[in-house]
Amino acid sequence: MIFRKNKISDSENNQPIEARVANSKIYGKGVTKIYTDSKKKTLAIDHVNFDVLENEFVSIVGPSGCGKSTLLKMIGGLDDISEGSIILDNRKLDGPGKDRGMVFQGYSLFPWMTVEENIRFGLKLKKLPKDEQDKIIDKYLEIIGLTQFKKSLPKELSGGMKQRVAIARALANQPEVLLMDEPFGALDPHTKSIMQQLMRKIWQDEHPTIIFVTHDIEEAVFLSTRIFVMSARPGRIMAEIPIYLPYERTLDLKDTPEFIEIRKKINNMLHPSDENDIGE
Ligand SMILES: Nc1ncnc2c1ncn2[C@@H]1O[C@H](COP(=O)(O)OP(=O)(O)OP(=O)(O)O)[C@@H](O)[C@H]1O
Repeated sequence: MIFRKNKISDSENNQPIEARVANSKIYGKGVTKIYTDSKKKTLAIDHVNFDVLENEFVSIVGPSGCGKSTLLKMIGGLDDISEGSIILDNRKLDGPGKDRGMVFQGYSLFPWMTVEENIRFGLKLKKLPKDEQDKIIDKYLEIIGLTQFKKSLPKELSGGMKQRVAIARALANQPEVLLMDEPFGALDPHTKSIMQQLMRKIWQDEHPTIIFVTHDIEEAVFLSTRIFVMSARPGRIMAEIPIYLPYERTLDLKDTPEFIEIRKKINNMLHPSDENDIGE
């Protein structure tokens, strides 16, 4: 796998979408979502173009209701696309597939299966030989630091631990793209910080292609190589911000002037009337 460290030059980033899609892992053209019920139509996503390169960590931020989850669900094939198309590895997406792993805010583990069995689930579906499954499980248990909880049931784990298992389960399947929707949204601030550090380390070591939805600007800046900033409904991508921060990131980066400047810049885009930057 070719890995480019924070790889999008400003000039590249300013190119029109047509010029950039050739390098894309996944891209969308004119992606639109209209929810229709008996009484009304809601234009949730309005002709969005985006592209994500292989090994990128892209976060999507934006005001509540701007369509972040809707866009991610369409990429995941969990929601129909009303207009436009999404292409992954030169293939037009139509419904869910093993090529996309998903991690949500809710802990979507099978409660009756142990940690090990949860991670094994997708590997069994792939019909990998048992010893290969074991190797992959041990590798990811080590990465998430839960080797000694291999035989535990989800109910015996804390929220952060459950989310680690969900991440391990998704990564073990080696998806082409990992889609994460507010995965740390339900965690307390301390656990959330620990998870952010773990997630960044996983990305630095394994460099999966990730699309990550969050309402937390600080989290997005800490984790990402690039951030898509969405406008209020109907959702459009109003800016793409490449994050030129050190590759090796630890939590103290959040206190540096460079980090704070990027966080403020995005905050001001989303909340132009804020006089003082008090976070979000
Ligand atoms: N199943 C649905 N039927 C009708 N409207 C929907 C449906 N799902 C989402 N919407 C609407 O689409 C818009 C985008 O919703 P979405 O959940 O994608 O936003 P979001 O940016 O993820 O919000 P949040 O940050 O609050 O989670 C909202 O106005 C929402 O009310």
